[in-house]
Amino acid sequence: MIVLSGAIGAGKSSLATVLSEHLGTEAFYEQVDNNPVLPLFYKDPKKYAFLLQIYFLNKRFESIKKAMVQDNNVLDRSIYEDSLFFHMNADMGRATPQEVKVYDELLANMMQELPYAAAKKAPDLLVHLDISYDTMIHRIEKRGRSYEQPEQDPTLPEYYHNLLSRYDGWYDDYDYSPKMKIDGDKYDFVENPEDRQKVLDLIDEQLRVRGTLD
Ligand SMILES: Nc1ncnc2c1ncn2[C@@H]1O[C@H](COP(=O)(O)OP(=O)(O)O)[C@@H](O)[C@H]1O
Ligand SMILES: Nc1nc2c(ncn2[C@H]2C[C@H](O)[C@@H](COP(=O)(O)O)O2)c(=O)[nH]1
Repeated sequence: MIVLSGAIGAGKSSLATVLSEHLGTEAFYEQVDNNPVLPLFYKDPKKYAFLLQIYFLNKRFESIKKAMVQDNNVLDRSIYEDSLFFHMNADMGRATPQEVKVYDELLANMMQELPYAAAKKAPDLLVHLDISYDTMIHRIEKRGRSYEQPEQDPTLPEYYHNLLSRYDGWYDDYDYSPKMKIDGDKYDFVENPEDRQKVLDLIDEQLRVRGTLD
């Protein structure tokens, strides 16, 4: 299983499609457009942060169980990032210490129950898409989900800055599996075929080293 990571708008869903088509495997996408809690969270984060987190945790777990049946299936966000989001929101006063404790224990408990935990314990490879703040905002605007737009809410730029700065430490500390970083500012794997091929070559190289690609 290949797991993608990166901030909002980094290109995870786009790369999941490109990579799974290239490998002939299946992509598993985060529940976003059909997520009933996400718009509520952006409207009232304090009220909905915990509910949203439980919603994502449940859906993510479901995706992991489906994805793990075949080598090189692609997940468009790792379960490990959910905790980054929630702890940041908690530090912003949007979740209580009791909610954080319940979430952390539930996550740990669920991770122990993953069937692959017995054999592999983690993804085969984490591919992290690294982007700057300017790229993040540009992509969020390009995609156009209304509740994510900075002009909808003056606190969003700070939220996005905080998120990006936490991602640096998160990637450095990540040690559940082999990992690699792709420069998401540099490579336009959506519109530019040459960039797409370069990114696919970089990932193939890592998969060959790890023995999950011939
Ligand atoms: N490397 C890239 N170069 C140019 N545009 C991109 C790139 N990655 C994503 N995009 C565009 O940015 C927007 C957000 O991409 P998406 O894949 O939905 O990000 P994520 O799943 O990480 O939130 C989309 O409009 C997509 O077409
Ligand atoms: N509070 C949280 N928000 C989350 C989490 N996972 C995703 N999200 C939000 C961020 C975006 O608005 C949207 C989809 O993310 P993409 O990066 O795929 O665009 O959902 C989370 O765990 N907590």
